Amino acid sequence: MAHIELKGITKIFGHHTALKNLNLEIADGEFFVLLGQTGAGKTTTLRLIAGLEKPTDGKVFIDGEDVADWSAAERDVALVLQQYSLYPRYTVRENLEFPLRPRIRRVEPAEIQERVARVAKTLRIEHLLDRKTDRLSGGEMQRVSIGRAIVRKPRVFLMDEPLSALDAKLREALRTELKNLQMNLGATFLFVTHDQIEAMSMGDKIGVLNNGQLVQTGTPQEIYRNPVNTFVARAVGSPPMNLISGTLAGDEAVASEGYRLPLGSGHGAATDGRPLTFGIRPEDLFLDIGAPGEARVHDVENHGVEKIVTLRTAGETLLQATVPAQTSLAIEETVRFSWNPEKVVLFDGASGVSLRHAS
Ligand SMILES: Nc1ncnc2c1ncn2[C@@H]1O[C@H](COP(=O)(O)OP(=O)(O)OP(=O)(O)O)[C@@H](O)[C@H]1O
Repeated sequence: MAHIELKGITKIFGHHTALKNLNLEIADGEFFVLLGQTGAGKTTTLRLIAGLEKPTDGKVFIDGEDVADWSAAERDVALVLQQYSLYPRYTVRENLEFPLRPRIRRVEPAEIQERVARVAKTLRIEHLLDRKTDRLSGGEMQRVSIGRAIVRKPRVFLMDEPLSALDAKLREALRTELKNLQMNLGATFLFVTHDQIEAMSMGDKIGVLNNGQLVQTGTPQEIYRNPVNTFVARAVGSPPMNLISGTLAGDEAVASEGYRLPLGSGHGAATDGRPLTFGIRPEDLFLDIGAPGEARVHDVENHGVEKIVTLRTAGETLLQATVPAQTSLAIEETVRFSWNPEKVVLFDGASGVSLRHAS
């Protein structure tokens, strides 16, 4: 187990700044997910912690110690990648034993056997131990890769999109397994992904990375309910948060759809006429079906337990709402809609920065 801290990390490759003044803290035993689009700087962050890359500026601390002069081996972290790094001509057992070989780490043969057996049981790959790794399915190979990381009991697990090459069903199953594994081992995990569903379902905490900068850190719930800006609002949630333009008029925010939201005092949106953006999650948009209304049903998608309805407002804004699967709706039917005012997040119309949190 380990506590990790990055302080003021900047990483420049040639003329390109991959990370800008990154400050990040991962508690001992925490499952931390770094969420970002391609090129955001996720892999670079992992490589800096693993000791495979040196920061241009800033420091990495593991358990409070500055690890600038520690080699990758001394840092004692395990890196699991999207591509399986297994020896194809070796059996699963040999692949699992490899990191414990006496030449590398002085572990007694009896203990090697015991650790391999325990890891195989945990990952449910006991029946595969004598099979060559080139005869395994993608999911089995990824289990063995994870096994190779676990077997040597590292202080920290760094996982670089380990599930992204797998099909949807397997990804879901391994998500649950990895989360259980982390809880059983009590280990510190830093997991990077571009998949917000993976981040929301696995992370104790999520850090949203954009263009080499950490935009927001919080629990999945905090980030979902109160995104700090419109970038985060759109990056988490499926379908994403509805964003509707509006303006400030006295003590009210007035959306382009005519909807008025009383703000009370201390809303932080000082001047009248200031452009605002309303943020409403699809589950906080209510449809009054059968009532002649101001919006039309533009599209309906079935998702098993729920339907995602796209509405087209009189002002031609497209809004998405989630409704129970049994709700019956016809395309082009008119409906009335309303919002739960307490759940509206208000953003500054120009900068996109959050001004008022949802309750
Ligand atoms: N060795 C390198 N030399 C030059 N540029 C690099 C190097 N490594 C990374 N970069 C650049 O730094 C930026 C961040 O890369 P990084 O691999 O950390 O992103 P990422 O978030 O992991 O993206 P992906 O999801 O595509 O893996 C990218 O623009 C990338 O091209």
